Amino acid sequence: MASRPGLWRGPIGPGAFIAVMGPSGSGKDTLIGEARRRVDPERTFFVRRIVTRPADGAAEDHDTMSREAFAAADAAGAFALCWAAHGLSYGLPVEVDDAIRQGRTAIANVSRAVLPLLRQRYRTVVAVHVFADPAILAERIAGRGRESGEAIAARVARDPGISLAGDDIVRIDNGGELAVAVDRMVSTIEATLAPQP
Ligand SMILES: Nc1ncnc2c1ncn2[C@@H]1O[C@H](COP(=O)(O)OP(=O)(O)O)[C@@H](O)[C@H]1O
Ligand SMILES: O=P(O)(O)OC[C@H]1O[C@H](OP(=O)(O)OP(=O)(O)O)[C@H](O)[C@@H]1O
Repeated sequence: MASRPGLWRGPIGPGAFIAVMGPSGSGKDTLIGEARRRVDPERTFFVRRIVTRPADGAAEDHDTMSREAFAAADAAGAFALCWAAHGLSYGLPVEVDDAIRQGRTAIANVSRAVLPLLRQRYRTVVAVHVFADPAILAERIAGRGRESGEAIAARVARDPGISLAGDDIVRIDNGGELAVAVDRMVSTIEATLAPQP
């Protein structure tokens, strides 16, 4: 994927960072999990996040830390990037930088709010913006079973405080058939991969 002419890019490369973003329930973790089964594991790095939320058996497999342990890990430089949302803290381990330096494509579910930071840190960033109608989001969040009641409405209504714009954005409509969206995710990842040795 091309860099953005005229815009300063971060130093970490040559591999790409694919930032999967979009509202809760849009299908980010599902698309990441399905795409993972179809792309070359040698040339990709699927990032296991650290979250201050107990593991829940939902689509995402993440590491769990207490708030105190998370703060200590952050202070010790364990995270390439971290952010807060929904009353939780989220971190990406620094190993993601090593994978990108090796030329691999890293794929992670991140907050829309961190896109400017990603662009400052990595040479090649592709932001995959997954979207679906709010009514579908609410239905899917309820069906997933991790949140209930007002937490569902709060997630659907959340404003990340950023408008996603730029020629590094790929929009994926996941309001319909999952297979169609997965195909688009796979081709987006494959477009960033270094040629096979
Ligand atoms: N295209 C789709 N059609 C139907 N259900 C879907 C589709 N994509 C995702 N889901 C379901 O919607 C729920 C939310 O998906 P998830 O991947 O957890 O979203 P996110 O990570 O964006 O919050 C999950 O139960 C998932 O199985
Ligand atoms: O700033 P936003 O773009 O709104 O994103 C806020 C957070 O929500 C998502 O995480 P989480 O796994 O808790 O939620 P989700 O999978 O239901 O989206 C996303 O990865 C961010 O960590």
